[in-house]
Amino acid sequence: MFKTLAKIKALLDPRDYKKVFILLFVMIVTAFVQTAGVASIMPFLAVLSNPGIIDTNIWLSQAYEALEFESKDRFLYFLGAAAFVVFISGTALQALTQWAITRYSHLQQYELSRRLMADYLRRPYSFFLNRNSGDLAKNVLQETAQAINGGLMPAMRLASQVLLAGAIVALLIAIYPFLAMVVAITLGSVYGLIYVLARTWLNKIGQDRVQSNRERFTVAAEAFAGSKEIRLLGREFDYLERYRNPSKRFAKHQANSILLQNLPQYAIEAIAFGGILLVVLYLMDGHGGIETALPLIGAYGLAGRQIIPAFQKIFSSVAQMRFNTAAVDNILADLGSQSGSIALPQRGKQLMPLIPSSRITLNDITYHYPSSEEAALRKLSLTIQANTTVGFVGPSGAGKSTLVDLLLGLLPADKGEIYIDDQPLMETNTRNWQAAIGYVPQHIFLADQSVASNIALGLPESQIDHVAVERAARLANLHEFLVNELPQGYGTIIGERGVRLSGGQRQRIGIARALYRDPAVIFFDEATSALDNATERAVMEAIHNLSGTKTILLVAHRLSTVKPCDCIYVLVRGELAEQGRWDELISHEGSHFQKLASGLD
Ligand SMILES: Nc1ncnc2c1ncn2[C@@H]1O[C@H](COP(=O)(O)OP(=O)(O)OP(=O)(O)O)[C@@H](O)[C@H]1O
Repeated sequence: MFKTLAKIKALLDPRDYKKVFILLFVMIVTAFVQTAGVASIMPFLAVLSNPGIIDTNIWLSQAYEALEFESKDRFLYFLGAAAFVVFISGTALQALTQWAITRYSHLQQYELSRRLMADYLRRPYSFFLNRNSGDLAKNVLQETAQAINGGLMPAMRLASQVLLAGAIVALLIAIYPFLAMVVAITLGSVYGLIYVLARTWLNKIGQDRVQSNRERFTVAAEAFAGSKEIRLLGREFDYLERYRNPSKRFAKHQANSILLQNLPQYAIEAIAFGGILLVVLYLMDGHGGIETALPLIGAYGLAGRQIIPAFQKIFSSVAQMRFNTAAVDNILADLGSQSGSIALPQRGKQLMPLIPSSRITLNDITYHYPSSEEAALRKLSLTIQANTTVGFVGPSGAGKSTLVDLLLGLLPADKGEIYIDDQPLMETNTRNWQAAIGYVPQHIFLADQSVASNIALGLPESQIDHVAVERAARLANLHEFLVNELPQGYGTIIGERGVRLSGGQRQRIGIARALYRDPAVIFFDEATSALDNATERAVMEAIHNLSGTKTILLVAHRLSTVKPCDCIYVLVRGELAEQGRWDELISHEGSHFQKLASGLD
């Protein structure tokens, strides 16, 4: 249990510890006032059953005289009213504590999901290669809520109820030790026994809840991402079937944990009812009759009203925390392991771009993907002259995209260095290098926003430079289409995944996006493969027109794309096999390039 509490503490932002102490203080005051509410019924009932006690009991007689009461009846009314006020204050404080716990927990939920989201965004690119995006979104949006509602909230409730139950048991011990011990031991052992029997099972279903939630999210994300292929292959039932099992397990585990949390309540209510009858009979039997017994019965009745729900809440909180330990572990695993995290650029702060003025050099670069034994790039050395256009070609799997990812500063080389002029590319200047780059990937990601927002991706509407947007769109051969064919021109909203756009139009949005910042270095990773011949020619012409003023790196399947390049690099199985101009390479008998050109490689 203490281990679980330590894990829940680790979920909190240390700056919020102070608030936890304030909450604990409020809980202590509440427990004290609620216990006083229980105790306050005793003098009232004592005077009610035996008014003569005012003369014999030292406390009552002193109060009677100090407050200058004239009749015992008035004193009785006063005692009743005082008990009522103390009791109501306790209840009001309890409501306040609940409000504070709920509010604090929900704000922590927001804070935790924001922290996790920021942590994910800080991760190196290689992290995203090995993780399912549906799983990450689920952790940020749903599992943080589960960890807080099922971990932090019950932990707070546990603290408040342990304080309350402890204070009331202490009061009962002060009034009648034997009976108090019987009540505490009976309640404690019933709940303790159920918990000991159920805890391993709770752990198991808690772990499977996290696992089944992951599975159902993955299946749902796949089903929607691949809706077209799934429809054509008629695999809808297979996906429904794959969804059915984990979501049923998930629902069952949630239900079972709630059922178990509430189960003892019914047994305890029966035991409590019988117990109160036994207490009444025990107290009436030879303990001084109704006058002595009535205040005790009253106090026990009121204490029971507080203590039974308190024990029940302690049990349900402990069970809930046990069930959700796996959810807390799941979040902590990602919050904790931040190796290789990068600093996020400060908002609004302009980075000084690291622009190559003479060359980009790769020196003996080797790279393995973490999940693979085979090197994707091996001892690669080459020099790209600044403000030239170069092409990378090679058979599928040769390492072209990997090389681009290394050059983009997204993947760190295992061995070797990349230099921008004479500056080695390091963690400290990668952001500056990236500020000098425009990148057009193979698959263009589109946001569900306007065309202009997509071109200036990620910028708030107010900060979009519409002149730069139009310039980029013109260069990408997109402007005419936008103004002539889209209803709101640049303001037209593109549906999710750009379903309203053709593959070529999507690709041109990607190209315009890369050109928006007017970068000094532009990467095209198979970026024109979705364009028809005429559009590709127009776009390539525009790109080649930029050469001489910008450094352009093209990865291409279609060799015609790289024909005008100043230098073409041929990669084969992660190594640089050949390099040179088109004419030199094509004329080289038996070269890889010749084989590629004739479609043999
Ligand atoms: N995320 C990854 N994890 C493990 N191995 C990978 C990963 N991505 C690529 N590889 C491997 O690295 C090698 C180079 O892949 P890369 O995508 O760079 O080739 P490519 O030349 O761009 O291929 P294509 O022309 O088909 O896009 C391949 O053997 C590939 O299987």
